[in-house]
Amino acid sequence: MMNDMDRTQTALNYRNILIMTAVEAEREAVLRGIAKAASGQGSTEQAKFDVQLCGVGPISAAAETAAYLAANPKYDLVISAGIGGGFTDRAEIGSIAIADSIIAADLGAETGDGFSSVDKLGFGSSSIPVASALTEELTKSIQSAGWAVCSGPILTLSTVTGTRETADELKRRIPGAVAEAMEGYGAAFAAHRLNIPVMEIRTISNAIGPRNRELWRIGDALQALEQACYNLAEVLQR
Ligand SMILES: O=C(O)c1cccc(C(=O)CC[C@H]2O[C@@H](n3cnc4c(=O)[nH]cnc43)[C@H](O)[C@@H]2O)c1
Repeated sequence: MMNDMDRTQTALNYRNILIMTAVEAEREAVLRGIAKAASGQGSTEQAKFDVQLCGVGPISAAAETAAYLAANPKYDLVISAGIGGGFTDRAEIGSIAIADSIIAADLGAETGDGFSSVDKLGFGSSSIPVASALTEELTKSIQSAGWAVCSGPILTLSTVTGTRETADELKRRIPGAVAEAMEGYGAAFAAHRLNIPVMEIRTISNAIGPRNRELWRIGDALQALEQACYNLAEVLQR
């Protein structure tokens, strides 16, 4: 008979994991976290991670992820990881956000009555589900390590939000949204299309809203990304 612990472990049994980051600094932070976890492991049955670049934006992310998966059909999990913007009072700068769903927040039509998503228009789904057991375990593991972490919808947009009005409108349209970035839905769509489970991890470099480059904390976000990937590798090596 399987107990709850066995069931969770089975749900976490990913062995070939593809992580897509937009830029090299993110890729290096992810690799540092994985290497740190590997150095503390004695296990012989380790998960294998490939960390690849997908460029900036959902189109590049989808094309690069699809091309990579077509050439390497061995992956059982795809993760979009990198820095992102956090919604005020939900995901603070330097904290970690894990998607409980991945949302194409600007995929739809502007109408006289406001934004209509592709779901409303009847052209598909703007939401991709995530590997929920791993998402929960990772969130718990990061929390136990003493880092600020939250879970909720993470939005993908082609245009970085730059006003308070747009930030408020996104919060209103997608209840519980915690963060935004530009690649998650693209990478996830390519994997989901092949029935490969997906996740998104964003570490917060800036607050979503009025543009102010001086308030950006990319170094803090990259450190948080390293920590999140350390915990990810630990959870998957258990
Ligand atoms: O010049 C600006 O004002 C500006 C503001 C936010 C982001 C950018 C970028 O070029 C970063 C794109 C890159 O980083 C991720 N990212 C980071 N923060 C955000 C955000 O608040 N909204 C969306 N994406 C963000 C994104 O995934 C890209 O990879 C420039």
